[in-house]
Amino acid sequence: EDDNVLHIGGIFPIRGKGGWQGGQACEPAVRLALEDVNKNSILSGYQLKLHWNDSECDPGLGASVMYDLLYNKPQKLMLLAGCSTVCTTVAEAAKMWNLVVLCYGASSPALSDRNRFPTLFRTHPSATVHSPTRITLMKKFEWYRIAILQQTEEVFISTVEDIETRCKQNGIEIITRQSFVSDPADAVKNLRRQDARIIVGLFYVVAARKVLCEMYKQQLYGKAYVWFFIGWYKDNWFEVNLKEEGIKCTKKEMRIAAEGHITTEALMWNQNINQKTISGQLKLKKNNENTNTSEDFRQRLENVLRLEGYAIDRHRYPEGYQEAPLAYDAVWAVALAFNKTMTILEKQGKSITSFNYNNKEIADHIYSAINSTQFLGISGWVAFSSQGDRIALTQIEQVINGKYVKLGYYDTQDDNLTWFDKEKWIGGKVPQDRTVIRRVL
Ligand SMILES: CC1(C)CO[C@@H](CC(=O)O)CN1
Repeated sequence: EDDNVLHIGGIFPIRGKGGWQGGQACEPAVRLALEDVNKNSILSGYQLKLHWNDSECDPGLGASVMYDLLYNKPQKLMLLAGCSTVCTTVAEAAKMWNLVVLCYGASSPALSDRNRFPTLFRTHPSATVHSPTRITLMKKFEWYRIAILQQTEEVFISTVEDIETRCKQNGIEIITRQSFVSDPADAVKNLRRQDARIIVGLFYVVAARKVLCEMYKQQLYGKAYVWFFIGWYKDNWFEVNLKEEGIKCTKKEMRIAAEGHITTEALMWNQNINQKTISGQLKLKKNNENTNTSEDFRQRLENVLRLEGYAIDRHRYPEGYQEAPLAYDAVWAVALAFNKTMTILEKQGKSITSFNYNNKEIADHIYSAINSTQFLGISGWVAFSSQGDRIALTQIEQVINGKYVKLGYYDTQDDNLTWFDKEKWIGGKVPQDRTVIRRVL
C-alpha cells in the first residue's frame, strides 16, 4: 500500500428517489474539502484519499457499499455517510470494525444514542435542535397551551417526544397531538375542535402543502393562529407543485393560509460570510489568497456544480446544496482528528496506518480526537455533544407579505436569543394561546 496516504470510505445518497438525495451536492463539497486538506500541511505529508459509492439513501444498498469498502483494500480509517436510514444501519454495524462514522446528512433524533451508535458523530444537527428554539419563542410570546400536528414518520415521532419532554419542563400544556399518514383533513378538524391556536407542524414538504390547503379550507389560519413549520423547505414551497400534487387550493389561497407562519431551522451556512474559516486560517501551501469564507466556498461549489451540468444561474440546484457545508466540514473534522491522533501515536512510536479494524487502541485514539475536535467551519462553529450530535445555531423566520423574513437566531448552548423585532401579527397584536372570555362587568 502507498505509505503516505490515509484512506477513508464514503457513502453518498445520489440516485434513487424517496428519502434525501443530498449526495448530489455533498460529494462535490467533500472533493473541495479533500483538495484543501491535501494542499495543507495539516496531515504532515500524508494525503487523505476517499473511496466512495452511492447508497441512493437506501439502507440495504448502503450496507452493501460499506461491506465493499471494508472487504476491499486499501484499509479505511473511518466512514462518511448521509441519510438517517443509511447512517442508522452503517453506524450500528461500524462498531464491529472499530470505525468512527461521521454523518453529514442525518437529522433523526434516534441517532443520538451512544448505546446503539458508540462511534457515531454528525456535522448535521438532530431534528431536536429546533425544540429549545420553539420553547423559547413560546415563552417569549406567552404561549403555554399548544397543539402538535405531525406526519407519522420516525424522525417526527422522536422529535415530538423531545418536544413533549421540554414542554413539561417549561410548564407548557400540549392540548392535543394529531398525526396523519398522508391526508391531514381529519387531524386538522380535530385541531379546530380542540380550539388549538398555537400549532407545531412536523411533516415533509409535500405533506406541508396538503396541510396548508386544509388549514385554508377549515379556516385554521389568520390573526388568531400561529403555525410553526420546519424551515428547510424551499422559500416558495407553498406556491409550487400544486397541480402535480393534486392540491385543491389556488396559489392565492395558499399564500393567504401561509401568511404569518413561523419557521425554525438549523443554520448550515456560516452567517458571517466574511469570517475566515479553518482552511483560510491554516497556512495554505500554495494559494494564500483563499480565506475560504462561506461565500468563497459558495462560489467554488457553484462552479463545480455548473461543470457537472446544474443550471445554477437558473436556480437549478442539486439536492444537498443546503447541507454541502456540513459535508465539507466533516472532512475537516476528520483531518483535524487524524492530525491529533498521529501526533499522539508518534510520541509512542506508533503509526495511524497500523489501524486494522481490530486495533481498538488506535480506534479509541481516533474516537477521542474527533470527540474533542472544535473549529470554525463553513457551516459555522463545529463541535460535538457527548452523543456525537452537532451543536448548532438555529434561525427563526416568519412569512411577511408572502416572503420569509429573518426574525432572529437562537444559541441552545448558552440559551441566547438574538431578536430583530421584525415579527408582524395579522391582527396587529400577538395571537393568544386560548379563547379569552371577556367578562362584561
Ligand atoms: C434538513 C434535512 C433535509 C433533513 O433531513 C436530512 C436527511 C436525513 O435525515 O435523512 C437532510 N437535511
